Amino acid sequence: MPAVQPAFPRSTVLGYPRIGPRRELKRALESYWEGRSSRQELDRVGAGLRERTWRRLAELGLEGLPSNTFSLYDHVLDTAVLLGAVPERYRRAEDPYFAMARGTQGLAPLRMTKWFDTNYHYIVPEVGPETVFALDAAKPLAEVRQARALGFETRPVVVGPVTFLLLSERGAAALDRLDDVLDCYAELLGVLAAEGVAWVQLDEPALVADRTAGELAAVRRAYERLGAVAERPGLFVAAPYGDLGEALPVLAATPVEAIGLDLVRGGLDGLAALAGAGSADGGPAGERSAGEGPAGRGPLAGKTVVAGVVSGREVWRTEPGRAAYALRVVREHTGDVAVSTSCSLLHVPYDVAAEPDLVPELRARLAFAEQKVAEVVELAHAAPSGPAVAPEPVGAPAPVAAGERGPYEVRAAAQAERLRLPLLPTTTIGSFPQTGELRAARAALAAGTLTEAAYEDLVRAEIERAIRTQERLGLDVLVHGEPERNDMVQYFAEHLDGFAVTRNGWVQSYGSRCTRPPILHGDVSRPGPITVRWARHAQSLTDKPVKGMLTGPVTIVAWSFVRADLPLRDVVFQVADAVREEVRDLEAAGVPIIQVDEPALRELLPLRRAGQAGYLEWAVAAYRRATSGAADGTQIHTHLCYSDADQILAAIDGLDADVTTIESARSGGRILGAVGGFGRGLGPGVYDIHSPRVPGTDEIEELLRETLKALPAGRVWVNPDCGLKTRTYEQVEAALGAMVAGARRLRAEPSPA
Ligand SMILES: CN1c2c(nc(N)[nH]c2=O)NC[C@@H]1CNc1ccc(C(=O)N[C@@H](CCC(=O)N[C@@H](CCC(=O)N[C@@H](CCC(=O)O)C(=O)O)C(=O)O)C(=O)O)cc1
Ligand SMILES: N[C@@H](CCS)C(=O)O
Ligand SMILES: [Zn+2]
Repeated sequence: MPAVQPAFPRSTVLGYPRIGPRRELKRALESYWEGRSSRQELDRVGAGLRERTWRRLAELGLEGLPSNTFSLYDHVLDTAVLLGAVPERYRRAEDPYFAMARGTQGLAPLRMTKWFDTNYHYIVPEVGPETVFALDAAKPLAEVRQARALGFETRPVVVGPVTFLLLSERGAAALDRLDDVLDCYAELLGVLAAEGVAWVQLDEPALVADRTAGELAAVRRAYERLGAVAERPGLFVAAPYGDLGEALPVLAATPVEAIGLDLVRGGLDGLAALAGAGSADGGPAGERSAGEGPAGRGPLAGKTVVAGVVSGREVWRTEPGRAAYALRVVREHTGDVAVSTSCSLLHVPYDVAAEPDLVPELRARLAFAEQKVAEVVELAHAAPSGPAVAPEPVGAPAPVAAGERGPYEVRAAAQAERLRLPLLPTTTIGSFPQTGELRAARAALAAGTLTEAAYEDLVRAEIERAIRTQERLGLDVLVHGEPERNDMVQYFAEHLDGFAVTRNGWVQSYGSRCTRPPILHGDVSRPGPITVRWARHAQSLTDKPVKGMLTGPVTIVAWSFVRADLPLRDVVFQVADAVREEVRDLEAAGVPIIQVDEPALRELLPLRRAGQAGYLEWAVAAYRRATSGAADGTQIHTHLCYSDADQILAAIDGLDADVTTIESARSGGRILGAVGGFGRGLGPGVYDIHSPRVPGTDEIEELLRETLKALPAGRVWVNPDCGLKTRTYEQVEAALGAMVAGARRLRAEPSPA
């Protein structure tokens, strides 16, 4: 520590979007991966994006500029590289970083999964007893130096040691490597101090979930140890995405100089209790007037609370009364307060000004990243005040599930009679490659240079291509390929009342992949059928059954920015009713199988156990409301894609879908250990679609054998982990060819398994 630690800046953000306002990074990455441009060109684009960000943040008046929030793929993967946690098998790859992220033809990538309760995906580090940690600080140092050359002093942001280990493959068991990892962090602090860095931000979002006493002890040990480093920057530990709860007093008792609280998701009670506990000699904290905090006393003495009062998750303008109230309470309880966002702004688009098509009334209510920075700056300069907080919306009781469907056995018999499928039926998850031609055509349609009729001809031709490909490959249940959809959520939002969509509101989902989350701002209803004509067209091309393909209500809401004046549950039920109408129309059009995807069911699960059962109850009820109007002979499929499905398997079973297809291959088949009691048809994915790597038949056969050890053959479906939209036709044909061949080998055996 320097003799006098510079004060924490009055205003900051925990992180910023990095894909570029016009997805410049996406294009540079994909061009590099396809061999169309050099690594130098990619680095030049990255440097330009960082420069633009720092300049813009400074122009907007932000005092504390973060660095190392840029990433070429993922910030957790960057942290693994920082710590030297690169598994041996990737070290010989031409580009180890992208080999870990995306795999190579000979090497599967590291697992990828959801980042807390967001739609961002991180790469899961592998940390074993054999991992040799060794600091490689090149990236944060390069960013600090680049910013300094531009005239900006920055605060490097790094995933903290406890969160890094908890997010790794072995989870809490990896804390057995804490001391070794701390050696690297301690060294990093020394390197940054030598570079003249005043503050470092260590993100510890894992602390907003329930933690065991042992894990909290690890937190204490980590920050005692880092606090004791002789030459170091000020330590700012940020805890986005929820309430620190019992971790707050633990952190507060360590030497860290600043603590970042998410005051949008989290409450103020923990802070008040802590300040009260520390002011036993000075009377209750609430008796002090604003600005006269217990500086110099209690656990928060001498610390800065970085108050995350501007939401990094929503797109609504900050309600000034609510933020001012929170800031007033924080000021009452602590000596020093800075204003910030609740989490990184990674989850929101860049700029409302890039959305000329939005109606003025809606635009006026919105704040994207740039507007949020301006809000932080304004709140930091505003005089302390304390109007009342806006009341929480109060909802009606959740409508109960309409349980019209018969028992599973009755449905299964009716469906077997109608569909006459072979053992181990093969299918896909819905999307086929979204070709460059299709995407370009949609861009041209939006620009007015392609007619609706010409676009629809192209979609019909793509459906035919998908159907013919599946017939040729010998799949049993076909899909139309979803060529008419820009995205499985945005497409439905475009066809439902109550939503608006953006032109440039891109948000990174993983690597180079982005989505434009729709804005759900009013009551949701369905003006008319959405998918029926495409389903009809697809079925007209083949005698094989074609699945109708819908997105479920939880996922539509989870991947949208949602109005804040109604409880989430009520919004989801409105969407469920719209999906239910679409199911009814598909069924009336003779569609024999309808898939209603819920890949975001796990994502919305509250991070703390206390809220989980209540959430799952209404989320499952919403799904059943959407699907339970289907007749027994209509086969309902659902699809989920995340690696920790085993944690909510009972709820997935509760969806009561006849068939569930689920990610399994990328997560090392770990779902298989938990599915024994699963009551209906199940298709654990047999290959990872996120990687360009094509699996071989032997590999698929092996995975199927594993599946058949866990489930009776009569209930097993054969499918990839997820949809194929990010792949090329060449990759898809090879991979599905291997998949069908693998299934046929087992079918040919007298008794599979
Ligand atoms: C299944 N997943 C999804 C998630 N979230 C969603 N909202 N949707 C999902 O499907 N979360 C979990 C997983 C994994 N996530 C993703 C997320 C995103 C993609 C993906 O492939 N995204 C595309 C988006 C491109 C797009 O929508 N383009 C539009 C607009 C037209 C356009 O811009 N066209 C071209 C350029 C024009 C030209 O002349 O070439 C372009 O796309 O760049 C469209 O198609 O209409 C992406 O490329 O990032 C996959 C999995
Ligand atoms: N039906 C969708 C599900 C993705 S989670 C698809 O195949 O892309
Ligand atoms: Zn999926």
